[in-house]
Amino acid sequence: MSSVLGFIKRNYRAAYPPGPRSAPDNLNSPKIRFGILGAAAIAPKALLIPALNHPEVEVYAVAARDEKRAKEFARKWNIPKVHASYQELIEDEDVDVIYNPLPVGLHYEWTMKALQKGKHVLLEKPSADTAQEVTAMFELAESKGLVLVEAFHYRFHPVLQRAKAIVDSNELGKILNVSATLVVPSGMFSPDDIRFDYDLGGGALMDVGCYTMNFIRYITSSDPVSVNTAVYEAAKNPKASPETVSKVDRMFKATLSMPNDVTATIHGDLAPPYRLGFIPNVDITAVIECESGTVEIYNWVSPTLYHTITITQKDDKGKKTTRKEKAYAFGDPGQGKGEDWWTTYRYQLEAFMDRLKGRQPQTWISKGDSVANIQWIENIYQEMGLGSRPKSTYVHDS
Ligand SMILES: NC(=O)C1=CN([C@@H]2O[C@H](COP(=O)(O)OP(=O)(O)OC[C@H]3O[C@@H](n4cnc5c(N)ncnc54)[C@H](OP(=O)(O)O)[C@@H]3O)[C@@H](O)[C@H]2O)C=CC1
Ligand SMILES: O=C1OC[C@@H](O)[C@H](O)[C@H]1O
Repeated sequence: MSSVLGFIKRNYRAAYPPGPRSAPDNLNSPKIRFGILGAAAIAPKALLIPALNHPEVEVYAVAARDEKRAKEFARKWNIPKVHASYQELIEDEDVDVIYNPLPVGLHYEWTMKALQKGKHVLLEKPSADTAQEVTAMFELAESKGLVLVEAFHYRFHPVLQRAKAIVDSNELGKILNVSATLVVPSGMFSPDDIRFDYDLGGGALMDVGCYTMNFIRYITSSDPVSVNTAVYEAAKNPKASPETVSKVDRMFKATLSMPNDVTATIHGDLAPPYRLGFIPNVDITAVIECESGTVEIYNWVSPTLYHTITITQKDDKGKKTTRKEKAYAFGDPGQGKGEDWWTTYRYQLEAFMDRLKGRQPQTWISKGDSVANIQWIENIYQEMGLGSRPKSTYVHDS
């Protein structure tokens, strides 16, 4: 009963967070002003709601291709300033940070333009279509002393760090295999969603697959050494040309070799067939198999809602014992800030602001991490025979 109450309380507070308690050390300094590129569906969850509870953040402006749409979005979310174009937004001198939740194929162009204008960027995942573009974005950010991060929100949540700590403690011995699955229910995205558009950087491996790739690399603290198998099923988009739609994977599955004889499996699906023709198919499970047991994380991507870490240990005689853990907040205050109702996005915003303010973020996603992640996604697309998503046609003029 208490866990049901906990579930309700936690998720109510995540959706309707209380106002900030206080600003850490700069009560009198102005808030950092964020501007949003596009009236994107993810913006409320990823930024607007978490910002309500961050003492240093103001979501100040939004731009959309259609000004009317931007105005409606701004009214709904109490955003004071509306811009009629993305260009106008990045030129707004009152904006400090650009949140970029555009389709992946537009990430490079608008991140480069925003950085060039001196803005920090919180960039949605996956960071861009190619490793070359990701490298260029980070190099520009570095040269200008600006913060740029790929918004792998799930990495900022305590549950991931707890699962990794269990594995790293060696209590279950060496890792043998890591598998990460992110299968979202059919019907979540319409056939003409950006995720099914090749020219916009679509594909399940890009969208849900970037998390699974990131997960296996994070847990093993390493990059793959080879792609062993890679299969996919193509998406069906009635509006797309037969030539481009055949390059968009609705479902992917790949096996990889990691260093030290570790193997990895990743699997994702944006529209899985219903079970028995009517039961929605969902799978958000990651399993780390070790020499003497397993660690399984249920709901590793949206853990605030609900999650479990199941640790199964085998003794010398093969007898199994199981314990379950949860980690909605960091175990001890020195480990990191937060409350059990903080979403992955709220933890992420905390780290972003710490970095921007010159404080030590609890954790971070580095340039090397983002570059390697997309490089290995490109390698899998190569193995599938589909090739990388198209490089941006935008030419950066420094
Ligand atoms: N961190 C997370 O948990 C999640 C991250 N994402 C990422 O965020 C991004 C946006 O996803 P999501 O919010 O679901 O997508 P939406 O389709 O809701 O938003 C994309 C936005 O891109 C703009 N846009 C610009 N050009 C185009 C174009 N040619 N076609 C379509 N849209 C265009 C639109 O802005 P306008 O308003 O100007 O028309 C639209 O609002 C993606 O990069 C995705 O990978 C998505 C979901 C979850
Ligand atoms: O968190 C997510 O889950 C569903 C995906 O399609 C989305 O893009 C992703 O970021």
